[in-house]
Amino acid sequence: MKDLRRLLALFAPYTRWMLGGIALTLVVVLANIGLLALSGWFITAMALAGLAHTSMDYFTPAAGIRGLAILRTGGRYLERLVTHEATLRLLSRLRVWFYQHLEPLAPARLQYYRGGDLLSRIRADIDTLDNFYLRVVAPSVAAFVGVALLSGFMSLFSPAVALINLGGLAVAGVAIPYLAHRAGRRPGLQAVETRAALRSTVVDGIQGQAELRIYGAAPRQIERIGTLTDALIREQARLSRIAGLSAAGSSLTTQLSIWLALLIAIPLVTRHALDGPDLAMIALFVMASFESVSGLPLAFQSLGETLAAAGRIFEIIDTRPQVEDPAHPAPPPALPALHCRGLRMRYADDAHWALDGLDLDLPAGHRVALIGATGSGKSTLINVLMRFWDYQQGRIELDGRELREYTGEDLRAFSAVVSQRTHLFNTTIRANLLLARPDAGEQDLIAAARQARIHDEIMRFPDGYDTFVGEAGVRLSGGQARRVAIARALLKNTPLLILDEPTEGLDADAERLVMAAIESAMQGRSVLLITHRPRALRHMHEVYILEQGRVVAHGAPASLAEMPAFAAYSQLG
Ligand SMILES: Nc1ncnc2c1ncn2[C@@H]1O[C@H](COP(=O)(O)OP(=O)(O)OP(=O)(O)O)[C@@H](O)[C@H]1O
Repeated sequence: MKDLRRLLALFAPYTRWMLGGIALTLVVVLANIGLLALSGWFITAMALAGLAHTSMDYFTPAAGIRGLAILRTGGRYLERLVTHEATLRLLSRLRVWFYQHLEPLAPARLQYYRGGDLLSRIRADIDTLDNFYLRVVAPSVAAFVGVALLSGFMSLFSPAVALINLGGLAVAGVAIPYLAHRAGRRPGLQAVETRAALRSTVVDGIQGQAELRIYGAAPRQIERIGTLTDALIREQARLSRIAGLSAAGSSLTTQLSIWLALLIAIPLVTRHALDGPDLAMIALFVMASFESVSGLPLAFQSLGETLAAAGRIFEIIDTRPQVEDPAHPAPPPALPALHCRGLRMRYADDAHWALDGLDLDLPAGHRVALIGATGSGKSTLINVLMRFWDYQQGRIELDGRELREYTGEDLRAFSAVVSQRTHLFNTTIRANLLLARPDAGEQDLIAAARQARIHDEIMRFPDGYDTFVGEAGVRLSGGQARRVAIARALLKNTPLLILDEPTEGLDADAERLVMAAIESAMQGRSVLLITHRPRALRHMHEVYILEQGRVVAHGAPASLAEMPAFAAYSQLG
């Protein structure tokens, strides 16, 4: 119920569109029923008039029939137009709303979700939510109002028939759909989950194709996909069986209701309490009235799927970001001077301290390197500085204020990060660069690329800056991709530059080129560099050696050169 209320609240801005759609649905249903009933009445009345050799006014009913036919067709057209417009508007709002909630959760809260699972929530679950209006709300409201109007009209002729009809409509529109919903709940839930699992497995399989082939695990992955597909087909078959049975039940109820109505109405005609043409009208009216509840079985069934999807969506929406912005943020920082005192951070309450009393000073314009064994907390420090994760104890001061006083956005606007995993989007080099500064001109792009030592190579591509880099930049070499990332960071032109093992995984030539790019990028900025490469340390003012989240030594590179730890950690790469 709570999820239902929340769903309705989400749709509130489109109430007018939705009410318009419902009103039109109702008009179409009523016009259809009216058309059938009036036609039945008209044909019978004409026949009886012919038999009795009496005259009758056939203009009015003929005009009525024509009017209802036009109303039905025009109404259907408008109904489709309005309901689809409402649906599309809703859909785009839901996607944006979901993404806006998703973004602050990255990366801390999202690391436990699989990529395919998130994709599935964004796409399939939102689509399913969208059904809520088209398949659940609109048909239910239209049925409710429609049945009330129809029963009122019918009781003018025969309250008993109206009652029978109401009973039949309740069975076909409520009892059968309810039973079908009960029966379809579990397979409905399972189908949503299996579909999500299938999507994650397929996405994983595509992304990890190379590994699956190298380790000969592709057949197992295929088998997993096969098993999930079979499960999905079984669940869908169960849902279809339930849908089929409920359709058959509804149809049986319709026929029985017509029989019962006739059983009651025929004696009324013999007793002259009802006209002959009215009998035909009543029979057709009863038959057609079931159209008003025809959407309900699907509505009940969709309700299960919609609620399951809503549950999955709300689960993410209700997750609080790991780091929240302060209620009254300080103005953005200006001076890139950073000081950490007794900094402690762990990823979970029961995890060990990834940073365990870290002290570090990065004066404005200085270059500081961090070295240390794997797992010593170097990347964690960056996660904390970027406000992706919060720290539990100690202080971080930036430009004289505690880091927590700034908004995450201001902090990220103040710094650029280049890491070995910097993502390039599957678009052109130009678009990848412009990500950092959408309003940058051609000359800015070229200047940044030149400084990152990549311009000449870009110009050698046939399409220059308009070269497509492929998925995650696969069409560039590792060194080229890294230099495009550095150019992007340069274009952002921030006072603080953070480099997380920017030359990791590159061969000596590529490393040399990337280092040249980095040297030029470091000019005039505060720099925090994580590296194992001794070559990079030459340009640093100070080197910090980390062990288990703590600084064990720091000083100018030359002063540390004799330390065994320095030699060990600066040559690991
Ligand atoms: N996202 C995370 N969730 C939970 N624990 C994490 C996460 N990232 C890192 N850790 C843990 O925190 C500790 C420090 O990891 P961190 O990545 O900061 O080390 P690092 O010095 O950067 O290592 P490397 O040189 O291998 O990159 C490790 O014990 C690691 O397992």
